[in-house]
Amino acid sequence: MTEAIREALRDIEDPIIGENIVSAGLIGAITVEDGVAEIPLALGAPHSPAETEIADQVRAAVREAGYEPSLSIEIDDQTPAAMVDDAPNVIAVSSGKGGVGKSTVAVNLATAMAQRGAAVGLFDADVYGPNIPRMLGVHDHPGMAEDDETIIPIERYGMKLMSIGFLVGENDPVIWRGPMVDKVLSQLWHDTEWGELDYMVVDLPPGTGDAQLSMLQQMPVVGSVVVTTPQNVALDNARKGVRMYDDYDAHVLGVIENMSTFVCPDCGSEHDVFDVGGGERLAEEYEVPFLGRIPLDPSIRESGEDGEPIVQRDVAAGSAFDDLASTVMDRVGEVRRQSHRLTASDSPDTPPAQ
Ligand SMILES: Nc1ncnc2c1ncn2[C@@H]1O[C@H](COP(=O)(O)OP(=O)(O)OP(=O)(O)O)[C@@H](O)[C@H]1O
Repeated sequence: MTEAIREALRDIEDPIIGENIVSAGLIGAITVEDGVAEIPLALGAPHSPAETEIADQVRAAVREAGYEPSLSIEIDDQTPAAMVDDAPNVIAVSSGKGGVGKSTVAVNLATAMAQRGAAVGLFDADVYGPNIPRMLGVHDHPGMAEDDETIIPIERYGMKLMSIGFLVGENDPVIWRGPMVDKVLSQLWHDTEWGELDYMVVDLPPGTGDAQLSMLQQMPVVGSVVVTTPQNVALDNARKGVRMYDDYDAHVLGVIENMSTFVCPDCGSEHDVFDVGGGERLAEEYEVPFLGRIPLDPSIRESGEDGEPIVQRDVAAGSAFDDLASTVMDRVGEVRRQSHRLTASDSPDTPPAQ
């Protein structure tokens, strides 16, 4: 009877990988007891649209076959998220140069993921301009746990936040040398009581030098997003941003074009202030996905100043970030399922012995 269920599941296609979930190796050994079918599923991006859809379809197919579904997540991939039990999917947000909206993207990406029901952490590693606390309206400092050894992160908009800004102050010049920064960041990361998280969004300092690379190496990053504006200068820097990951074993999840088309708040007409499409061309050049475009919209800056992420507000710029978050979550899932599929390809698509 498990074979009948497995056969029924062959009709379900992974919407991103484009293959049926059985031959893609996403279904483990099915067991049935008292009318309940236990289905181990290799999914890696909780609350992502594609994986939610796959799980819903699996439940429906199992019911159709006459059993009560009980799904469990069992993924055996080679990404850092799989190396440690309960490790989150760490997503690094980077940019080739400063001021392109990297922190704005990190804040709204994390908030949108939390709004979609995921358990999210936001780690502000931007030593040179830790402005995430301000963007989230945080004025207090994190406290210590009772054991005096761990730090309790600040909670805002349903996510847990830790910032290097709690140590250095937003306007203090950073005088630490590289190794010291690495040490402090690593301690802040490890000493924080994050609890169980699905995703951790990391706001890296702008640039593509050794400092960024060595930070990346300390964090178990599943993939990174590169934020750019459409102008050429930023794009030249963004190129370095994409290339930085060539030497580092993390996937580039894709490129985000920020400050794209300007929508006039008075008349609603659209203006291409910069050369729109640069982000897409960059993604094409490096054969990485283009994740989306965020408009140049004064309400994004205002919301940053008000300490409330724009994605919290029911406006067009907010939905652009929500769309972006769902694309990024789907990309994380794609990277993890593809990695699982390659790992599982040693064992061909044959049902395990019952
Ligand atoms: N799409 C947008 N439309 C309008 N303003 C934006 C947009 N994105 C970011 N901004 C504004 O641009 C400024 C720079 O953004 P942000 O601080 O996110 O950039 P950054 O790349 O993180 O900079 P830094 O180099 O300081 O790390 C902020 O005032 C922010 O509110």
